Amino acid sequence: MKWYIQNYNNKQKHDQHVDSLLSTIDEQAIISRLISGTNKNHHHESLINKKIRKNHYNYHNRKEKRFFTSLCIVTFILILLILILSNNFNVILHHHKFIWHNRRCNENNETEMIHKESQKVLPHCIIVGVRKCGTRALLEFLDIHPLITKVVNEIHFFDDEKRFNLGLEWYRQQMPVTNQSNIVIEKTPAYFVTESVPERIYAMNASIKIILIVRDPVTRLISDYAQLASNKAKKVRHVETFEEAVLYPNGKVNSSYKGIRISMYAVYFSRWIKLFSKNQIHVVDGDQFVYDPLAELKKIETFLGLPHLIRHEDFIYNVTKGFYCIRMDNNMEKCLNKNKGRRHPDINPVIIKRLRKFYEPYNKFFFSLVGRRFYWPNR
Ligand SMILES: Nc1ncnc2c1ncn2[C@@H]1O[C@H](COP(=O)(O)OS(=O)(=O)O)[C@@H](OP(=O)(O)O)[C@H]1O
Repeated sequence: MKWYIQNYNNKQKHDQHVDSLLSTIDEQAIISRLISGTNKNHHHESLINKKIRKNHYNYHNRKEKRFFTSLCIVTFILILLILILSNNFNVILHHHKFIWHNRRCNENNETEMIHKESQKVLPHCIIVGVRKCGTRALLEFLDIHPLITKVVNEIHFFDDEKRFNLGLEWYRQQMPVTNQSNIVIEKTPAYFVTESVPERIYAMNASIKIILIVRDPVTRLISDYAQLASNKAKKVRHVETFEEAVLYPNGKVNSSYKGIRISMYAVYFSRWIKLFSKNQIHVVDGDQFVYDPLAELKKIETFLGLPHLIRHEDFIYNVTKGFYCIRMDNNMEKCLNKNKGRRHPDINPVIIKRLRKFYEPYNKFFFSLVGRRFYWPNR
């Protein structure tokens, strides 16, 4: 390479010299004299020879330049091939979030930017509940968005005294490493019903965005019961029937049963709106979300001020499960695990009717607080 550059420089200098010589004579005159056979001037003859040699020399020079360019292209292609074959490049290529980030910062040193911007930050948005209304599916589906980063586990920071006493720095440490332009979303459904939580979240960030997903309160209650019954059965503990759990022996609804209370959305929601403005809280229709997740996700993208990047092609409907799953890069589906979408026990329609009647006033109150109604059956 060194030899090549030196040679190349010498040729450049030589070229310039010949050019300056030629510029001192009238080339046209020499050539016409040569044709007419009158040119006996040796000096001119030698200049013409030089000109011919120069042309010959330029021809070779051009050839070498072409060879040099081809060499560069071949080297570049070889390097590219090595990178493609190495695992690292594959990871980068297929990691759409990385690619999205790269597209956004096409100035400066991109790698340096990613390094600088990657850190743990407190969440910008929290899915606070409601338990058994689709909080996990919602978080997983939102994470498809290249500008959203999910917190994988439920952190239970604001509802668990021990954890809360560990302080905000501990909470921040539980967050995933992400680049600063991403929106970090945590979900812990217990936050919605725990009295101390709204105030604690408000103290951390008064302008934080809150997402609440709700579904028909009776279906939610049955789902809640199915989960508790399944957990008890695994531990070989006595499992009370649904009727025993939700009704007193006299047939009245047992409003002290936790499952019954959690479905009284208005009771808890009123605590949240005392602190947070309504445009800070987005309420997702959990029943709609099962049938048409994209429509609900688009509303959330708007709520979070994000571009609409979650697409119809990101989902596959799994007939066996009866739910949408995420379509992966390799066209395989990623569904939620077995404990989501459990088979619900058959419930006596008389009990269902009683429960619907019980929830009717709570639902009405909830609709008035949210400023929108949900089409939950009331009989
Ligand atoms: N896509 C998809 N896949 C699976 N499950 C889905 C989905 N969308 C909504 N759901 C509903 O989510 C219900 C579980 O709610 P959560 O995730 O909030 O439960 S938990 O509180 O975190 O335990 C779960 O309740 P069950 O059907 O009673 O199991 C589902 O009805």
